[in-house]
Amino acid sequence: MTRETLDLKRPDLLREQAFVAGEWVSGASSIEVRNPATGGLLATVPKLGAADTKKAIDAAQAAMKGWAKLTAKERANTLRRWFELIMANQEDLARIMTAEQGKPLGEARGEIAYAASFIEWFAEEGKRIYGDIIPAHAPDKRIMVLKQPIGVAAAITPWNFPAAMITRKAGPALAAGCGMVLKPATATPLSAFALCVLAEEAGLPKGLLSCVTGSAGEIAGAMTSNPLVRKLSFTGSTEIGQQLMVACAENVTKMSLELGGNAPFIVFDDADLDAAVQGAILSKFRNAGQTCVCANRIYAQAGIYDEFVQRLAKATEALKIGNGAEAGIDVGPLIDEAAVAKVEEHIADAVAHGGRIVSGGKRHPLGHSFFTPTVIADVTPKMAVAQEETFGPVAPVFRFTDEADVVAQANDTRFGLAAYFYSRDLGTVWRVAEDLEFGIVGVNTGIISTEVAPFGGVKHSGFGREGSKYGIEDYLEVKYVCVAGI
Ligand SMILES: NC(=O)C1=CN([C@@H]2O[C@H](COP(=O)(O)OP(=O)(O)OC[C@H]3O[C@@H](n4cnc5c(N)ncnc54)[C@H](OP(=O)(O)O)[C@@H]3O)[C@@H](O)[C@H]2O)C=CC1
Ligand SMILES: O=C(O)CCCC(=O)O
Repeated sequence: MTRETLDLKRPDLLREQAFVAGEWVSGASSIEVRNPATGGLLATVPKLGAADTKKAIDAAQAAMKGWAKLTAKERANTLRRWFELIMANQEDLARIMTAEQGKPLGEARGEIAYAASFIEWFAEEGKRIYGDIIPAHAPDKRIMVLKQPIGVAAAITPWNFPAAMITRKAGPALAAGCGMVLKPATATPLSAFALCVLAEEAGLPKGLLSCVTGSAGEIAGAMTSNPLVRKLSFTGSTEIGQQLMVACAENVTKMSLELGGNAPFIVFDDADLDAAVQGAILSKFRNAGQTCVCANRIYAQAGIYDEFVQRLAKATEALKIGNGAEAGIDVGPLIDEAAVAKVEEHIADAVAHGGRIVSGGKRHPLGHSFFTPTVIADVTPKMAVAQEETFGPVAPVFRFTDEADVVAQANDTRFGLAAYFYSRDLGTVWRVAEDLEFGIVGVNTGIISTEVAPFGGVKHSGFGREGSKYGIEDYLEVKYVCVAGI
């Protein structure tokens, strides 16, 4: 079968083998990886299962013994080399990502830099894993607190950020002294393999990091049933996160869960409307609306509602849709047909309940999984878009009158990842920031992601924080040492 070829400076970054226990391996059967913009075949990757996952876990356990004994600076030096190699190959990595995931090349380049930033940040943060000395409870005793690597960490990552969701977990795990076994999303394994090529080149000890592709259920089962795995970090849907929580009970495995969101984006009457429209466009249409922090419910106050909707529609119509590999594209295809079907369902439900399509509303003439960015007005809490994450390029705009009411509506969801609002009133800013029941709040901005801040949610959006000084804590155990006879 003919394959799409990518114009790469380093063709060896495009691997079709998985990275298990320090070896590049093929499987008895394989899975096709296709370009969502064209439907074309990019590669086939191994379909591995429980046996290879176990091999990877054993290798990580063996490799982390020596790795954890290195000084933090020695570990940081290797991680720094990995960071530098990722940045040196940014263009190739971005091209691979756009081909398998669909996001525009500019966004893919941005994600590679974002992904690399987690390795750089945690290489440094690993040097600051301080313990404690606690004033003792008896004169002949001394109390110390040590922080030690938790053990082998497992990671299961989604397709929407094929590189950053990996490094956001691998960076802190490796910096803390752990080994890691990764299962990337089946739709986007090529970015994961390319990162592994560079990790190997950076000098990561053999077996410390593995990347296993194949049956999600089987690989995850081998992770959660293995007592050597002391930590599982998952980013993906709430439903799978809940299943993994149940499975992790078997070995009382520590977890971090970064699950679905249903972000409110509130625009008050006193907001800078130009800034709010620009923020809404960035937050809503980044990655074609396929991020868990994308604005999902836009609330505009009655005084500016019509003006806001009109300006949002105009800005939405200016977005250029197309194959992300081409220059000047703002919005690429959705990941697959199922994603398009969900978008269509949400639009149909909104229209059936009185929603008014102001812009878009249909599949894009380019075919495949392209969908025209859409603005819907007169949206109400009865509609599916109010309760469920659309994960696509649909901006539903609700009308509200007062602050208490909009905060109550914004909080009326089982999710609690990101929320945004625009206001120039200092009192409103403090009150609303404090009252929103979300792990992340953007005030007068639609973009909140950075490696230096804690990313994570509450309620059904999960628990644990990634990035920042908090991100490494999840990969550490606290040990209290009591010394007597002094
Ligand atoms: N928080 C976020 O960033 C994300 C949220 N989502 C939400 O989830 C919805 C569905 O997306 P989808 O890709 O299906 O998300 P999933 O939760 O199914 O996929 C995320 C990861 O979990 C893996 N997975 C799938 N089934 C299992 C299982 N039984 N046990 C363990 N791991 C499993 C997937 O593997 P495989 O690819 O092999 O199936 C992938 O690596 C989206 O529409 C969106 O609402 C989705 C992705 C990211
Ligand atoms: O969708 C996600 O799961 C991650 C959002 C990417 C980011 O902004 O960090």
